[in-house]
Amino acid sequence: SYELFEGLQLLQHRGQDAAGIVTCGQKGRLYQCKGNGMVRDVFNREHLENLVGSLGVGHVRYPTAGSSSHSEAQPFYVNSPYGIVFAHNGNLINAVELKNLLDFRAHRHINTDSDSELLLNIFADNLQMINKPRINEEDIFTAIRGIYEKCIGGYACVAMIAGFGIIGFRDSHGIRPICYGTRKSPAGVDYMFSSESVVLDASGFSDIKDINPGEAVIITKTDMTKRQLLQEGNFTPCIFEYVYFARPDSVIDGISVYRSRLEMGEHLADQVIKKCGDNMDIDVVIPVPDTSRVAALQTSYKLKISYREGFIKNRYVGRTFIMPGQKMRRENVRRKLNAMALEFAGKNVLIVDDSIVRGTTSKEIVQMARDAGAKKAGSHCFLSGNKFYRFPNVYGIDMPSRRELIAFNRDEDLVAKEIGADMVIYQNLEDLITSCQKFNPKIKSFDCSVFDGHYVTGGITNEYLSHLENVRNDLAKSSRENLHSPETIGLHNNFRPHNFEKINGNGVERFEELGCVKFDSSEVVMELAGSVMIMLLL
Ligand SMILES: O=P(O)(O)OC[C@H]1O[C@H](OP(=O)(O)OP(=O)(O)O)[C@H](O)[C@@H]1O
Ligand SMILES: NC(=O)CC[C@H](N)C(=O)O
Ligand SMILES: [Mg+2]
Repeated sequence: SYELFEGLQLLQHRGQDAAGIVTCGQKGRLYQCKGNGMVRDVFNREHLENLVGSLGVGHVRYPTAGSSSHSEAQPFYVNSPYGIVFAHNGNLINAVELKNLLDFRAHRHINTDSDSELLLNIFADNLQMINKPRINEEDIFTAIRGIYEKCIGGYACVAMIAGFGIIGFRDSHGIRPICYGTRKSPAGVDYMFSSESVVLDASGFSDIKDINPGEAVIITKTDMTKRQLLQEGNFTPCIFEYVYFARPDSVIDGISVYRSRLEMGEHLADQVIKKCGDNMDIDVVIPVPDTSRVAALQTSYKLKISYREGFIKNRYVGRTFIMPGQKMRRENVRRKLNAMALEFAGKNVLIVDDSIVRGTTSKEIVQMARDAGAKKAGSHCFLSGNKFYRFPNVYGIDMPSRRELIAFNRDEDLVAKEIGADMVIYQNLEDLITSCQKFNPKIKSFDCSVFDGHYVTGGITNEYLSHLENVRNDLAKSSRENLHSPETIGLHNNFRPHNFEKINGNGVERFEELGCVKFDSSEVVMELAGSVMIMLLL
């Protein structure tokens, strides 16, 4: 549990709404702790000590479906068949259809609005149909094939089957990332799956490999088995991972996120030169912490203009883009960043950000830069690491509403006006793709749907996009969150407070609030010879 905890801290940038860990100990018993909040808030030492066992699943959540309710915190669990624990990174686009299928054909009750709960139940149903008291790897591959047939969208998943082992698999386009590695220990070989290689790296795992699109990897106490379940087709990893989402010290699908961002900075400099020509009257290049730092550094280097940290980030405030609700995002930009007058006063500044999506950050920082005394109105240039964000993301980034995107129906000049800048210079999409592809030419294309509206899975209709926009725009989300919803994590997960005193002596309320549950799910005996199998996912 400590390694899962450390790993989740390393993935905190991928989800700040909820976190959870489920471990599997002797006799196939599962131990769970999950709840809303950052990793450091959800778990304390006692929780971790009670999460016993030598395999487990951890998850940090950034909702792209359903709500922020703690009943949607992952990992999810179903007791039948076999006792399955499941964590998912991504988003399904045919959730309505899957829910009907589960209801009318499989007679499975779905207790939340989370698409991940659907995915787990499809997996469980596929396993159920095999109808065996004990399963083997072939059965699991068959069940995952069934997922590929039914589930459309972006999904990188990990599952743990009580008493059996852990499984990782990835959607047929490889939109969302997932990798795995091994580590030798005196007790044997340890295995870990993770959304990002940084976790494997920091935990001493090596021989790191990405799971291919349409591939599944199963690790049991005796073996690791891989299977390419679908013919390698259109591999299109999400380009937004490189631009913003992933940590720079991760390598995803053979591409160093750091190197790709340096390259983006280089191309951005070309765009500045192209747009400003010889009249480039810029005194200083200033990044918007955190993500744009790497690109900004290279832009400054190429332009031969000093790089300065003009915005200081409060290290205790998380990412604003993945916060729920516009009000919270706006307020937190101010809480997070402070402009140092020293670096702005009397200067023409080129402010570099990786993305201008809703424009929340840009609007605030332009004002902050001006308040801090930047020389003249014509002094702020904003460089997005990207071409215009004009289309919703449907594969695991919560960017569902066109109307909320600042570049929707606006060109560069109008965006500049809207955010109060004097000029906005966007990266061009070809350069962005080149910045990533350069490091792995085998990847022929990326999911760039937010820029070009091309959805690699197909199945996206205008009706679907309108529906998404209606249910997941900020207003709709906040009205839902404000509704009192008496969901209990206990009901959903066989809440049994029998170990409560041992875990926490402060009363049942506290226990429930933290969503800490201990449950027995299987009589299968686990003997893992002390080796550790860990899965971490967004
Ligand atoms: O136009 P917007 O809707 O504001 O979104 C874009 C901004 O959000 C992200 O920063 P965030 O604060 O999430 O994280 P960071 O600290 O990693 O840069 C991103 O790096 C941009 O700064
Ligand atoms: N960010 C994600 O991967 C989200 C997973 C899943 N769609 C959820 O909303 O919980
Ligand atoms: Mg940022």
